[in-house]
Parts: sequence; structure tokens; C-alpha cells
Amino acid sequence: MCGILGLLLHDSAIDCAGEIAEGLSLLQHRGQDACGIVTCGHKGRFYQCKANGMVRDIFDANSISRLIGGMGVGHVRYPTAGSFNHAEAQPFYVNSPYGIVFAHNGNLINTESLLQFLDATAHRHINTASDSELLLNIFANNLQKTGKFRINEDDIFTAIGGLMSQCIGAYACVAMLAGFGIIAFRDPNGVRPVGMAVRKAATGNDYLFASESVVADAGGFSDWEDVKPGEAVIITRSTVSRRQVAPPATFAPDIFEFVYFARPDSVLDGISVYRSRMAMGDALADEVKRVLAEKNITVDVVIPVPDTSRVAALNLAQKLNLPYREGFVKNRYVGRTFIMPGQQLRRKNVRRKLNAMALEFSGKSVLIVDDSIVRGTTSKEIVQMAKDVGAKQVIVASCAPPIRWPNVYGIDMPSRTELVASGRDEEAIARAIGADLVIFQTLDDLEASVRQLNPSITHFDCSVFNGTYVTGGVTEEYLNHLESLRSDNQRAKLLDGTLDAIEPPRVNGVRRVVTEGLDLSAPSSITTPMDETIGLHNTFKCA
Ligand SMILES: O=P(O)(O)OC[C@H]1O[C@H](OP(=O)(O)OP(=O)(O)O)[C@H](O)[C@@H]1O
Ligand SMILES: NC(=O)CC[C@H](N)C(=O)O
Ligand SMILES: [Mg+2]
Repeated sequence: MCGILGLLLHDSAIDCAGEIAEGLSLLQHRGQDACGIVTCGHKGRFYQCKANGMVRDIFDANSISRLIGGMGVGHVRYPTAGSFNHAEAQPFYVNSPYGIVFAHNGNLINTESLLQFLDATAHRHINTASDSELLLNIFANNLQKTGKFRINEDDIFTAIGGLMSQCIGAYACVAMLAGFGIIAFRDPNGVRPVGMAVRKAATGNDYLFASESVVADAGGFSDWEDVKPGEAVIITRSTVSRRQVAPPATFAPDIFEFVYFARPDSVLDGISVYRSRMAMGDALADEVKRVLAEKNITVDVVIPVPDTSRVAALNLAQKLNLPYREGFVKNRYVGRTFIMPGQQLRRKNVRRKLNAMALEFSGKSVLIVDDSIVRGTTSKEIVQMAKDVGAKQVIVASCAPPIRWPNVYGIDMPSRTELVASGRDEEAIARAIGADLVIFQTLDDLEASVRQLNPSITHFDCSVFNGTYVTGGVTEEYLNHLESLRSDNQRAKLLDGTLDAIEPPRVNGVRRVVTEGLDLSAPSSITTPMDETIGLHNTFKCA
């Protein structure tokens, strides 16, 4: 998952980079690997800073002050295509036509044919293995076809409509055209979220695009509205234009946004993430009650796995009339472990992140509630931790059903073999994670928990649970191909088998590259790649 953001301030004399950086920090939970901002200043010049690392590491007062201009695009990245290389940090840029900057959340599934088309027919050079670079070039190629010196909104809508007929997969995107405005669009199934909001400023309206509404709340924006599936929105300093550019397909937001990804204080597609998690806890309570009665098991205490499962666990405990205890304490300085690259790193960080308080576990039958069990990394470690501090019995309940299928739409779970529930029934899953019992939410209950908050959404993408991929085109052959490309094993091999190679080297504690032509001062391991250098006007350099 990634976070995307676009901001246009009505007063072009005010620099927007500081506010974009603030907004990106609110989207940090969507991607921890890389981040970037490109702004557009006077005479349509772009200013860029992007690199591997967290928002707080890459953007300080110095780098922000050099990002000039009153409109810009930002991105936080959690790679699902290509590599962790900083060359694939976003936003991406192409100079022709018009100067386009582009940020993408999601994942395409027809990258091979797009690449072939861009190479053989459009003659456009693709410099990375990122699917987002393909999307940008498809957009650029469609704009190029107008052959116009200056384009208008109609041309842009037509280009995005063309893109939607060519690209298959999930894509919520924010783009910026030099000296023109900012653009957002969302794939015809609306798998990934993006919305917009407005704020009154002294001279006129400021506009925001963001993955989640929390950014609008914090920035004082109002009237949050989701971009509709297949819709594009173009905002300039004088106009806001919206158009349905692709025929409506099944609207199917990814249900995993509600289970895990999104912040609880966001509202996506009219659904409060917080309320949906409360409902998941309520529904799971019924299932837990049924299973415990069937097996004649008693539970002394409910313990959540911080952070995400807290909301659901509290509701579950209340409904079952059981004590709720924060038995695991989280180190607030360690990020989300599931979205970290590489199994060794994830495992190490569960231990760094969570500490079990013996007092809350010792001699008790504990019900640990988590939002999901994906690879089982977290559950395996925490079950062991609970036992190490004296738990008598450990039962794990998951707010989501067993995950047995890869995600192909922007969550990095490409390989069935890495999923602990793949090829295992519930007993075998419990054994694999060392628990005495594991209880899963049913898919019907999960869907109902989310849908009841906006019954107009009749479908969700639940592919990781049921193997039904809403875009079509996901064949067994494709899944095998994906697995061969992106499984942890494969990636580790590609990177000489070392996790250090996945984590980019740091300079002065921070891995930051600000491009200004070829950065000859940089060590060769972080030499600025071509895609970051062609045509960019970067008048600064930091770190
Ligand atoms: O089975 P796994 O592969 O371990 O993945 C699932 C776990 O990872 C997540 O926690 P994470 O630390 O990423 O985020 P959180 O702090 O938001 O709960 C999630 O909440 C589960 O606990
Ligand atoms: N998780 C995402 O949305 C990733 C976007 C894009 N596929 C990338 O890998 O950069
Ligand atoms: Mg968690």
C-alpha cells in the first residue's frame, strides 16, 4: 500500500511543501520504505526531494524550504512491484509532454503487455521495474497523442480514459502538470482509495487530494469526497472539473483497507474505519463465544496486539463481558512490521516492538486478538512471548478470515507459500503459530461489518480470502509468475541473499537523495539514476 497526496494552494506565492510533508506523515502507516515530494513553482519548474526512508528522516526544515511552489504531489511507498531501490521512490517525473509528475497507490497486473506497448509502439524509455512508471508513461503517451502545444481539461480526461482502457489492476493516482494543475483518478473498480477536500483561503480555495480523509481533517480541509471509480478530477487555480472517464465497473474497495491498512480515524468511501473495526470485534465475539462453548474452554482475559486490533478487541471483550488488558506494550518508535521488507527483518521487529507484561498473562487463559494473520510472523512471536511470561493457555482470534491468496492490487503478499493459512486448516494454523486454538472471523461477517456502514457498496475486493480477483485477468499462470518474481526467497536471492542489501545504505544516518543533475558527490552505491535526473530543475541538494 502506498499513500498519495496532491495539494494546490490558491495563492501560488505560498510554498506548499511543508504541508505536504505533514500530510505524508499522516499517511506513513501506508508505506515506510520511501517517500517523496515534487512541487511546482514559478514558470512551471519542478523541485523534487525523494528517497528511501520515513517522512521524518527525509523532510526537515532545510529540504522543505528548498521545495518551492504552491502546488505539489507527495508519496509514501510500500513497494509491490520492482524493488526497494530509491530509483523507484515516487513521485515519478517525465518531461514530455508538458512536464508530468505522478504518484500511484496500487498495482497493475498487465505490466508485461504495457511494457511491450511502450517499448515497441510508443517508443518510450522505461528506466525501472516499477509499474507506476508504466502508468505514468501510458498517461504521457496518451497526452502526447493530442499533438497540441497547450492542452485543456478535455484532452486530459481523454488521456485518462485511454489509460483506463489500457491498464488492468488497482490504481489510485495523483498527478501534476507543470504550470497547469493537479489531477486525481481512480481505477474503474475503485480498489484503492483517494478523495478530495477544500479549504477556504484568503484569496480563494485550496484543494487537497489524499489517500485518506485523516489528512483533510488535520489540514483544516472540509467537504471530503471520494473520487469515484473510473472518475478523474482536474483542479487548476480557477476551475474544478470532474468526469467519469471509464464506464462503471463493479465498485469493489479492498476490504483489507478496513481490516488493517487505513488509519481508524479515516473515513473511506463513506465508511468509518473505526466503526468498521468495532463491528468486526462485535461479530468476532459471537464466533468466539460459539467456538469456546463448543470446545468447553474458558477465557480469563482479552489482550489486543497493538496497534491495529485494539478497537476490535475492546468491543469483543465488552460483548463477551471479559476483562480487556493491554498486555502487550508497543515501542512507539518501531513501525508496522507487516509492511517491512523481508521475513528476517519482520520477525526481529515484532520482538523489538512488543513487550509482554507478565502480570497480565501469568497463569491465565488469554484470548489474543489481532486484526489479521498473514504470514503468521506476529502471531508466532507473540504466542511464544505470552507463554514465556506464564500464560496457561493461548487462544488467538483474528478479525479477518484465513488469508490463502496473494494480493495483486498493492499489498505485498505475492506468494501463497508465505501465507501461514495456505494449505493449512485451522488446527494446522494453530500448530504453526504455537497457539492452543485459533479462531477466525467468517468472510460473511467481515463483509457485513464493513458494508452495514455504507450499504450502497455491495462488493468488496476480498481476493486474499476467496481468490476472486475483481479485475479479472489473474490466472494461475500469472500468480505463479508473480510468485517467481516477488517471493521473499526470490528477492533475497536477487539481492545476494542479504537483508542489508534490501535496506539501502545510509549517509549520516539518513538515506536521502535530492537530485540535481548527476550527483557526482554521492557514493557509487547511491548514484542518482537517470530517471531522477533528466530534465529536472533542482536547485538544491541536501544531506
Ligand atoms: O501475520 P503477519 O504477517 O505478522 O501480519 C499480520 C500482523 O501485522 C500487522 O501488524 P503491524 O505491526 O504491521 O501493524 P500495526 O502496528 O498497525 O498493528 C497486523 O496487525 C498483524 O498483527
Ligand atoms: N503499495 C503500492 O501502492 C505500491 C505502488 C507501486 N506498485 C510501487 O510498487 O511502487
Ligand atoms: Mg498488528
